[in-house]
Amino acid sequence: MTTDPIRWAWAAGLLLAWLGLIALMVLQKRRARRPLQTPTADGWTVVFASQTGFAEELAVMTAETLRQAGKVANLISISDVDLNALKQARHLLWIVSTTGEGDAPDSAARFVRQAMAAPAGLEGVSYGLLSLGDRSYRQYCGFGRALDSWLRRSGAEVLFDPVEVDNGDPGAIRHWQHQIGLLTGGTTEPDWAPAALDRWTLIERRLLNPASPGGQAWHLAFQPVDGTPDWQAGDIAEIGVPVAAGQDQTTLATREYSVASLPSDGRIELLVRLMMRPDGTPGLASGWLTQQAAIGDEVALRVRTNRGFHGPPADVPLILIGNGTGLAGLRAHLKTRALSPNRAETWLLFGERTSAHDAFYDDELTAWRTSGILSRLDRAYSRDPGDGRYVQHLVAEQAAEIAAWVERGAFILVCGSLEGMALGVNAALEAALARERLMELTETGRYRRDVY
Ligand SMILES: Cc1cc2nc3c(=O)[nH]c(=O)nc-3n(C[C@H](O)[C@H](O)[C@H](O)COP(=O)(O)O)c2cc1C
Repeated sequence: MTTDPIRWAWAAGLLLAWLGLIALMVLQKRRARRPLQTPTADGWTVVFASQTGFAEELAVMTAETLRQAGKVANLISISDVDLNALKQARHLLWIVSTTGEGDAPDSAARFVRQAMAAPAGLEGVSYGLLSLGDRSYRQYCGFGRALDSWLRRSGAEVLFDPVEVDNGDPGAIRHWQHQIGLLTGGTTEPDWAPAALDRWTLIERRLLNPASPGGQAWHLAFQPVDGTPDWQAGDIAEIGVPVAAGQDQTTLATREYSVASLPSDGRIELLVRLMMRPDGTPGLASGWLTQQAAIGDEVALRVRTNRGFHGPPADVPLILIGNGTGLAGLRAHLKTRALSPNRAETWLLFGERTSAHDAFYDDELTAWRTSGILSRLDRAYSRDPGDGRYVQHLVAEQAAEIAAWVERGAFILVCGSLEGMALGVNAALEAALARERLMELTETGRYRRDVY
């Protein structure tokens, strides 16, 4: 038996998380029996469409998480949703499964027939979507995808990209919990599906932007203790961050970061922004990673597949767009292209604050541009006198050229902040390519995002 206190702490933490999960589920089962309400104009409406009960269970936990964060959250079955009330709802969270051969659950039959027959006027409504499915079926997440398409065509605004859960994948469920946490201002409640984390060692930490007018951005590197797992560009590192859980006890809360390196590097590299809370204290994970953890410390980490942000084959043209720490995920894609002799043209559009302090990985990007791995490199610096542009302005300026790349079959990958960048980039791409065309690229997997 191990005497290693860190392992014991992890084991105790995991056990606590499980107990918490069970308690939460018992509590929620009780609450689920409350009568269903119709959507409300304020607060959140959690709609579920479930055949065998899993989507409903996750909907109950989602509503409970929102309530614990002080939000008003209504839970409603899709069978009880009235389209007019839906139009009044401000924020919708959908949790739906697919059954049969790509079909909607039975409880959604009326909604599909009546509401989804044509686009509805859902302008002003924002939504998030969790789709349950199983990749062994031909129409993976068929209903979730049909619902997403209908919501977009109805003018609803997506809060974050749909999360798809393959056969109950715990990593995807934690990703959904993470997104809900971002909406509610961060939750430290135990993971619904605790991760089995691996042991890694923090081996390097470097501030990338000394004297920047923006928040500190740190380059971190971790080496595996028990052998390097496999992953791909676009995948996510989940990090177990110690949180105090009462007297002398710590548990782990997982946080997600885009991986900036490849297995062939033998290490996980991350680009982490130190987040500050309104009261001036550092964010839980970013504070711990950039200020508390010491070089040589063991860190609980695991790589999670993130299919929604994997790249195209190397011989397909690729446009990478991002800002700030979003360069992490884009860098892994660039590293992949660098290793592929048959690569097609590759273009990076990147935005940060100042050229003097925030040109992250400048040597590397410049070298890739010189060697032709990058066919084009365009950077915008919002605080540079004489520039003042954001990355979405680059997209707007290059609209015709981007449209030409897309005609040649290019994929577009976007990584970085949702509000500060991705919405603006989305609007600029819509203007460049036309709304219908961008939707078609989304639906065929040629426009992919990892935004937060
Ligand atoms: C009979 C049956 C048919 C299914 N068909 C599909 C399918 O076509 N596409 C898919 O992605 N998942 C399919 N699934 C997987 C379900 O979507 C998945 O198990 C989901 O977690 C069920 O959630 P629920 O309990 O809320 O209904 C099917 C499952 C069953 C039992």
